[in-house]
Amino acid sequence: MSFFKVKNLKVKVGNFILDNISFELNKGQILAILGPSGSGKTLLLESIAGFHLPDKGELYLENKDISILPIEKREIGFMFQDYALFPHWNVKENILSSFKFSKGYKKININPEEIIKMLHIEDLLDRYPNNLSGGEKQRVALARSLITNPKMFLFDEPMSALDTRTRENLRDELLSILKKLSLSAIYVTHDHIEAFTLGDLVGIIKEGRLIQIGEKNQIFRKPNSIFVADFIGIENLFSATIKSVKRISPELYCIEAKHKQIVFEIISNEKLSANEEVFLSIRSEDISFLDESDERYNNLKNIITLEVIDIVQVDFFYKIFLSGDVHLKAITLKDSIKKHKINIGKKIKIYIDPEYIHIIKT
Ligand SMILES: Nc1ncnc2c1ncn2[C@@H]1O[C@H](COP(=O)(O)OP(=O)(O)OP(=O)(O)O)[C@@H](O)[C@H]1O
Repeated sequence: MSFFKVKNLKVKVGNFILDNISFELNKGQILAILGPSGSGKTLLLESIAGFHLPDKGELYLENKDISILPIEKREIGFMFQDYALFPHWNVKENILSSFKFSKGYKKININPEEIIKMLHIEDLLDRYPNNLSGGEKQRVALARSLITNPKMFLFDEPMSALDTRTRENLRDELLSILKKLSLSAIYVTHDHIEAFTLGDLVGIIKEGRLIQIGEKNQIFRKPNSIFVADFIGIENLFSATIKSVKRISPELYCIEAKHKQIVFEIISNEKLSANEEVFLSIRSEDISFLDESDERYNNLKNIITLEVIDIVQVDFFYKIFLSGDVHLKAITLKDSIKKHKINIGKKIKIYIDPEYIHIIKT
């Protein structure tokens, strides 16, 4: 039985409608919600927290129907981008203030000192919010919410105002705290890297509808639409026509799909028929480079020769822009650039594993 369940939720706020939202979370699981601006992410969290009552559908927390419970009775903690610390209270007073506003919550069984230590804010207790950095304010806000011992936690882009380094540090700490306390959480973000780092499950919302939700690996590997593929940062997306479909096991097919002059071999569980128009998605990290002399893959399909048209460094990686019958972007490391003598203008062989090409039906 799931720990938290949303069943056919419909909520109308002004002219905006969240509709047909259903998902389940197990205890300790984190769901990351991704979606463009204005797609209804905040309204979904606000509806779960109790700021808007459903027009249809139900919410269950530990099998209890909380759909129409007032906010303070739901035992759900939340933390939004706006830290909302009380400016005239010091850090300690701010943290303890949450006890005043959480009378409906269970007796505290998290030790406040432990939370303060976990969040490394022991030395800030006498300071006032005005004298804290953005990251420190978020730590205090998190401590203040955590010590009320909520059953579940909602985060609405809590890191978006922070610089990259602080955000990454806080994100890692947050993940370890949530896992340590076995807290279920829903985390809204624009950032697909953040979503895949934090989420056990990832959900994508568009125009008030949850268009895909699942285990993060499933979403990562098998986006169900061009919109999702694009939104989760898949850079290689192009059209193709199915040429042949051969069943190779009860659930798997070996499929040939043609894009311009290139025929890709794909292993997939999608049911398709010849002449169907589809999109192919390939993650840039799934493209391998081969040397001219490399004979290991000689009898395999999916070896293509393309021209390197640009090389761009991104953090520790290099993005290689490839052009020919298909335009692809590959991600690789400095070592591989050296090993394969990759430079602009060079024609290079690449290989893509048939299992790493994903077919998106149109
Ligand atoms: N209280 C409200 N009354 C009326 N309309 C609202 C209200 N709150 C939000 N909306 C509208 O509902 C839509 C969804 O808003 P929401 O804040 O949930 O989007 P979001 O996905 O969180 O966007 P962002 O990423 O920009 O924060 C928007 O068109 C917004 O203008």
